[in-house]
Amino acid sequence: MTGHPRPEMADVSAFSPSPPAPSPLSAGGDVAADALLAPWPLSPWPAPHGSRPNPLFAILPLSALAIGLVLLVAVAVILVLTRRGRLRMVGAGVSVDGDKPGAPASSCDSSARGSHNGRCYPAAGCIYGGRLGPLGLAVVQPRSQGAQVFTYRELERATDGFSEGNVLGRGAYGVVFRGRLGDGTPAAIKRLQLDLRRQGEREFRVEVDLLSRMHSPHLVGLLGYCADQSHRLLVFEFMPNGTLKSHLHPAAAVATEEAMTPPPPQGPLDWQTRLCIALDCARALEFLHEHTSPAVIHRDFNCSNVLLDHNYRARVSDFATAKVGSNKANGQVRTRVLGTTGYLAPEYASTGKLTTKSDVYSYGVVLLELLTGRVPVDTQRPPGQHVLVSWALPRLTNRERLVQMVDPALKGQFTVKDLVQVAAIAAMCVQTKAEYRPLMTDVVQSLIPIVKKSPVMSCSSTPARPLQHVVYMSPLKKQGSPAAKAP
Ligand SMILES: Nc1ncnc2c1ncn2[C@@H]1O[C@H](COP(=O)(O)OP(=O)(O)OP(=O)(O)O)[C@@H](O)[C@H]1O
Repeated sequence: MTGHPRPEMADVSAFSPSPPAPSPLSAGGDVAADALLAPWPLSPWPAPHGSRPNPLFAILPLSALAIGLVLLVAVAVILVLTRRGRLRMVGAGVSVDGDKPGAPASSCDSSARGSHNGRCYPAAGCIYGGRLGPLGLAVVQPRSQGAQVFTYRELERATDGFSEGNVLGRGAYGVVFRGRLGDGTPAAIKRLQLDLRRQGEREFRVEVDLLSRMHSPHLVGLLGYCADQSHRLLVFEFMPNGTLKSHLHPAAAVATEEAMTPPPPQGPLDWQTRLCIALDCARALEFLHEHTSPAVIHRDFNCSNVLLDHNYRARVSDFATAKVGSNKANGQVRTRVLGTTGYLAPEYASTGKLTTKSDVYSYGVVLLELLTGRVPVDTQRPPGQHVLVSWALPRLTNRERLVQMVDPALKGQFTVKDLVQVAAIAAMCVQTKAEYRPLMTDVVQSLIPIVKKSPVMSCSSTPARPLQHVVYMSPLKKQGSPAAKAP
């Protein structure tokens, strides 16, 4: 640079340029000298006095103005598109913490949807398709694996007009019907009852949102859903052996209408089946806690939400109250206390502080039910035995008392060594202090060797239904085990 500071563009019109500085090139030939003396056609500066004004002085500001305008419009378009995209996300789903409903659900009526053979496909306009709420889960599956959208008509046909004879059970949010879909697939169809305040809408959204993204052999699969006008229905894989509750506590399940029919008459679940169920459930919770990001907290894990397939393999269901977000500070979410009496972790019940460890506590209660055959809260029992956890905890660490507390239906199908190990896991899970409870990964790892030892079946493969009361160990008495004293 020489000593000529370049003027700012904004000052161009008011600025009188200094004459061109002498150039070393002017000492050269004529052509070079002419080129230097003639006004440079692309010079931004006005021509010297007396010469014709350069037309570029008019064109340049105009072009600058035009470019500026184009840029402005482009920025505005980008802003509008970004904002629209954000609104659509909020409208379609639930918030990250899952408590606040989004915009009112749009219907999936025939005018709004793309259809093929009368079936509505979400990508063509139905709200619960691939762009569901921004739960931010890393486990996003391709659309082809997603849930289908059904019309109300289709589900009406599948359930014989929602006939009473097809009622499988009733839950807090609606009635579940047995059904057969158009292609012959058996299904469990849950018809949610929306009240005047549209309670149930949030549960519907969360369940569709989560289950259409999470796929695990240990979770009940969502085949589809229907959001046709005011109807809200969920279509699940049919689990022919009902809930774990209907097997462990058949009378209680029938009394509350959770199960309309008593369980199949094969008798109580045997020890090995119970172990496999425990492992399947542990894997389901491990998946929710460790294999999704952010973690999903089930929030209502209990034996009504454990369903059994034709091989008595367990799958966890009912994500209506699930919560996403233990990615928050300290892995905690503060929330309304929802769940089932007897399964609630103490810190969650008293303060609403929810973490994955709340699920671990509930899991511990289910493990105790599998061990003892008792319900979590039973006011019919003698004082001191009403609450399963408080009754069981001191017994879990005492060999003799432990053997006595085992479900009498198990009649010596287990070794005391295995029993002690399972009891130790249960005891850890129901610790009052959340930080002393194990991770579900630890529970899975502790259960695997116990389950594997069985000569009858292994939970790592899909098992055939084991025989009832398979005694795969010699009677415990012969081994000098105290279990022989079990009733
Ligand atoms: N996929 C399924 N296959 C077979 N039966 C099912 C299935 N889902 C639910 N059921 C039956 O329907 C009943 C009601 O289920 P639902 O999920 O509505 O309620 P719940 O889990 O028992 O209770 P809540 O919703 O109050 O926690 C269950 O107890 C079970 O008997």
